[in-house]
Amino acid sequence: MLHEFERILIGPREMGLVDADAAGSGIDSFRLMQNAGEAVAALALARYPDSGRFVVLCGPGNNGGDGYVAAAAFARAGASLCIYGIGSEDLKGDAARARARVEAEVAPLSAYACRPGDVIIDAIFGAGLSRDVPQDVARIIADATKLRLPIVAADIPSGLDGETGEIRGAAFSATDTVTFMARKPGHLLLPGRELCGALHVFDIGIPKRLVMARAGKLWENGPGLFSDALAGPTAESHKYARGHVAVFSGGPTSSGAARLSATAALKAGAGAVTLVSPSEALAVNAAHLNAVMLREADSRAIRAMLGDHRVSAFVVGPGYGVSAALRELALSLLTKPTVLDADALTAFASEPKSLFEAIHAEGATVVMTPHEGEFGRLFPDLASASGSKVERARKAAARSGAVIVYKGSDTVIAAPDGRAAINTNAPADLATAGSGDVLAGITAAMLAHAAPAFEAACAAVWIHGRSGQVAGGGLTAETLVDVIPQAFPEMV
Ligand SMILES: NC(=O)C1=CN([C@@H]2O[C@H](COP(=O)(O)OP(=O)(O)OC[C@H]3O[C@@H](n4cnc5c(N)ncnc54)[C@H](OP(=O)(O)O)[C@@H]3O)[C@@H](O)[C@H]2O)[C@@H](O)CC1
Ligand SMILES: [K+]
Repeated sequence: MLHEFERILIGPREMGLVDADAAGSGIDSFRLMQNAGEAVAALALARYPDSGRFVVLCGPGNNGGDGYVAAAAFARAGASLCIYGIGSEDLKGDAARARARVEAEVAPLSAYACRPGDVIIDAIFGAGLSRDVPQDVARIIADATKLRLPIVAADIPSGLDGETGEIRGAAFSATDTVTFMARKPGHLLLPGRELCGALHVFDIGIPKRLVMARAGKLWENGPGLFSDALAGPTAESHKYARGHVAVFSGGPTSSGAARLSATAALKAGAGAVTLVSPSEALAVNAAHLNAVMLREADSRAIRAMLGDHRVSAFVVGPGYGVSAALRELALSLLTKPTVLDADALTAFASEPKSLFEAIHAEGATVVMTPHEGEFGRLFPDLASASGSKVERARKAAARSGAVIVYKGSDTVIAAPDGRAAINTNAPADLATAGSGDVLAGITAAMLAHAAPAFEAACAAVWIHGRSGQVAGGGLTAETLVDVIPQAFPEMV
């Protein structure tokens, strides 16, 4: 399990503050730049010992400074070297100092023509990228991409926004990225994650407490975030002590989704699971269930479950059908921890406020699991707002009062108090029919273990991703459910 420091993600702006704090506490900032640049050069020399030539591309800020330090290290190592820079005569501070120590000629960046055999050291833009890259940089990126040149990026591939993971006009696709002290959100969010290649985090000597002091509440998702919150089921524990999940089924032709949620909840360790079914779907549900209990959905049954202390979490939405009745049902369940998924999200598209007000008024424990389309229906203004997926999920959580699982290949989990995690273990195969229903069921099982909503959601997303890895290529929602228990041993 990763130590907490290794899981934190720190935005470029906060990293700038860490930098200033380090300088303020008497740490030599030029020493930090030297450590950074030398780490980049060391990695490149180790990875490409037979390189035709190292081409160091240096920008106008401190990322460029790292590049000049790397260039000096290549020269000392006797490697073949070319240096191209933007505004190399107008550099300031540490970058100017690093440039002054380079004896080789520095040509203007626009003069660089890629050629096969080059290994590019990308030190054009790092944390300070503030707009789309200029045309000559975009041209070099296109040429290097076409020739598939190896690229070692300093801090972050140029053109990639370290906060959002978005591409500003064009970005290098690196073979390796060497970043400093801690990863940035843009290294994990898509499409950024796919442009970083192998990501190396190098300790350049800033005390960890300074980094921790500026880090926001953002982490890579993983067991360290949630394993303490999950009381593991023991051999002696009574089935109801491991929680009882109730899942609401749709009608006879759309009952499969709820059954997937129900069986996933059971496999994820809920002590008992009941499928609550409309009378007309009882027969089809009964034909497909064994360990999951079945109960007819009438108002008496729902009242009884709300009053039964053993019933600990609900799932509503998968395959239910969008209707006013679903809105009413969802609102009536909020006295217990509830997962709202699929149709239960779309049902509130025309009146999301009524849901959010009810959640806030009730102080309800709710996890909502929207994919991109459902997120856009519930939070249309946020979906089209600029900023990162993390920011959008955080705002949605604060507004709704629910923990938001904003699904995708880079699922973000966000809590109303601002905590957030980016999930990275989901294989592409997980994007299959019924996968979301499985996630909703696992989430309810975690809530039924009495885990707080944020930790429950983080655990569920991670278990879901890990199960996807175990199930492998060609997985279906059914094979995914079967392997859920195999994800658990890796959580401790
Ligand atoms: N954190 C640490 O502890 C340490 C950090 N270190 C390193 O410092 C890096 C951050 O340095 P940084 O702040 O100087 O930013 P950087 O990325 O060099 O760019 C700023 C320059 O680029 C310009 N510019 C921006 N976008 C542009 C565009 N689209 N097109 C054209 N120009 C554009 C911008 O101009 P401006 O926006 O001001 O007009 C400014 O001149 C960090 O990534 C790491 O590598 C290490 O040395 C060791 C310690
Ligand atoms: K860079």
